[in-house]
Amino acid sequence: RRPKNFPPGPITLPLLGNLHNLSLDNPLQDFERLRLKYGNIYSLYLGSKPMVMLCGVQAIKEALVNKAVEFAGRPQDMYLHLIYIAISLGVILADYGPRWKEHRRFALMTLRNFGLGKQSMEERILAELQHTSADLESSIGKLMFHNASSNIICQVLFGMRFDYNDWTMKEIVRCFTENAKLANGPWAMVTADTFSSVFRLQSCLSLAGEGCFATTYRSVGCNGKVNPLVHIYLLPRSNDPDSTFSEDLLSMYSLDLHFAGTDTTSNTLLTGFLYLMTNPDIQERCQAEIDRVLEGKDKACFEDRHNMPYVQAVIHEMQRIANTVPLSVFHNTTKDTEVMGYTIPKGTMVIPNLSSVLSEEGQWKFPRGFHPENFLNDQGEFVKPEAFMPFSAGPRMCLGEGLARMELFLITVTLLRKFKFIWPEDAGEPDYTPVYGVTLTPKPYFMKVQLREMH
Ligand code: HEM
Repeated sequence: RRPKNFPPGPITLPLLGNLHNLSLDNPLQDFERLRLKYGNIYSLYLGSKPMVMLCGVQAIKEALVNKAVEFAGRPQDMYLHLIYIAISLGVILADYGPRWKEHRRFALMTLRNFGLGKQSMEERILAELQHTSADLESSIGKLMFHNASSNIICQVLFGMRFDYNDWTMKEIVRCFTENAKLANGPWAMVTADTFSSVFRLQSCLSLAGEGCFATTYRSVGCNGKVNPLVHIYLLPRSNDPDSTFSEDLLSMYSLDLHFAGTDTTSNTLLTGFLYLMTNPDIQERCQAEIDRVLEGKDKACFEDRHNMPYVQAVIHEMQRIANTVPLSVFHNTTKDTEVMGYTIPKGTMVIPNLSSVLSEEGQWKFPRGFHPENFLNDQGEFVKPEAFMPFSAGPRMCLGEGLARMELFLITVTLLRKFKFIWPEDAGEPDYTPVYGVTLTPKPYFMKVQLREMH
């Protein structure tokens, strides 16, 4: 039975709750169907666990921004925690409290001190792009965006990059992509107590790999010789009795940032380049703007974005259509609260449905399809509508936004300047349907790459 004044939702079955209402492959369409039936706030039972879904800008802002602390928790009883207790020790899945606060501050400081907002991060990204370009020129671009994003964050975390053929890194990136597909499925949303044995089996298969790479993180990531984080931050704190840091936590923290910084940016680029290939007119218009603004310069810098309104609009539209983290990361209420007139008890899981905002009717000139005009005003200037929320909102909002935006800009501009990306004639009709997971990924596709004449 739903608690008093709880958001409405479909009838529940014993044991299953509403699991039978959700498709195992891609529940996003089911969530949309339920939104149309019950409105922008509704509830579901995942097994025995109640969950509230928030859709649309208004509901999400009211909860995550206006009632920031009330909605800043993370559920601690999902199957991931059962399998891998250390998972809540990082940043992403840590519950609201002093440890999360210290780690989040630490992460923001790490990114800032290792170059975000300074030229050094741009230089790292551009240097990594030379490897990506070399790969493209020799036609071995498989997984190139994952490799590039992984190496950019690895340089911050470990002070080093990995060769694209490095076995350890290939395995880690493979585990990231596989786990990202499992972790937000309906089965994975259910509490640990309901069907724990099924989850244990399912997750052990995929998380066995993760176990290996926790060890790798300890040896690569926390090795004082290569890891600047250890020297600069961990050692000075080791004598502070109030600090929540330890070497184990640092390896979880590195894993979190590495995962968050790899599978997100790369999937956005994969989707973006799919649309650029199949919309050659949009690609050419970007190239014309890039050629004009970069004339006489050997490389792009992040500041150039202010002179490239069309490219900016295209990159934001890439993010909107890619809908890379469709259900955000799940939140939890930290106290009894209210939203949109409904009562939500403390400890309820809350899902901010970012997907619903990125295609919300009334918020976008063109909610469907690929239209950079969503981010341009009548004068052709770049504008960012309130509903552009791919990084979520409030205190748990993505802390890598600055790095992600810099990567998306520099990678897109540098590659479009050098190459023309063509949908191969024999590739048939493009399939834009994404593969569901914590992150959405386009189905694998071929791209034809031609060197452009430099202007
Ligand atoms: C296009 C790229 C990216 C997208 C779309 C994205 C999106 C998101 C979203 C939706 C969340 C959940 C926010 C919430 O719970 O309300 C999140 C959290 C997070 N992201 Fe990102 N992200 C991206 C890139 C990155 C990068 C490059 C990093 C690493 C530097 C990163 C690190 C994190 C971390 C650590 C969190 C957890 C924050 C917390 O719980 O306090 N993300 N991201």
